[in-house]
Amino acid sequence: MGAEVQKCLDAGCAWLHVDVFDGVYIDSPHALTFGPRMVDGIRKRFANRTGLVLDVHLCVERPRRYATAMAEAGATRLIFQWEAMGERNDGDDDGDDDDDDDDDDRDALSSAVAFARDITSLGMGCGISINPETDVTTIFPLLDTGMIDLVDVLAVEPGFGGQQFNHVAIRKIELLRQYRDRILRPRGINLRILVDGGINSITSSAVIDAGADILVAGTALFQHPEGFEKAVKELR
Ligand SMILES: O=C(CO)[C@H](O)[C@H](O)COP(=O)(O)O
Repeated sequence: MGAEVQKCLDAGCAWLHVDVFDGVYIDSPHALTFGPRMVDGIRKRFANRTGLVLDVHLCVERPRRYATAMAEAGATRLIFQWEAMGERNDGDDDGDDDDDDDDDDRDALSSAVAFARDITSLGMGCGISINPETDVTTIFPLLDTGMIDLVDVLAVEPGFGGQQFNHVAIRKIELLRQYRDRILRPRGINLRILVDGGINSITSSAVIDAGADILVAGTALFQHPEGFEKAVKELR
């Protein structure tokens, strides 16, 4: 891992995006990755690079239990899944199986606000991630709180690299940019737009034109036929 991280840094990657999957929230034995000890190991191994950004994307059951451990491990920012918030997903089943979407959204919002408060009070940045099928406008009330400094627009189903870019992400990025520029910025709230999944030298142009600030890439970098450095240059 140290050698791979070194390769990323040498090639000029700005941030590291650490996908933390527990094999349960994304229900697959293959979607099992890292925990706080790996984040701690990377932070310590690269302690001389004090500005190294370690973005940790939590795709796990009961994500709130990881906040303190990730802060202690040296995560710069925690990004959590909007769809994991609320009573439908946090295991608090009250037996009420009506499908009142407004109520669900309110539950998700209050869980997300509470979690964002935990994260920011631990001194980390706080990001929110949305799945391809989620309507981006549902997170606007959360962005209004001013606690979220990054939105991770997933252009694939979370869990695996190597999937095809879903163009539904483009419209979401445009809407987010408009909302940031017209509504949030005038209130002093800054927000970065990150896109994750299926990023390559072709899709990157489309997402940047739409307003993305940060690209997360796996396959396009690590599987590039001409090597990692060439891949980073191509994306840049
Ligand atoms: O796991 C993912 C989302 O949860 C992503 O697909 C991964 O971060 C990037 O991989 P790739 O560039 O191959 O799509």
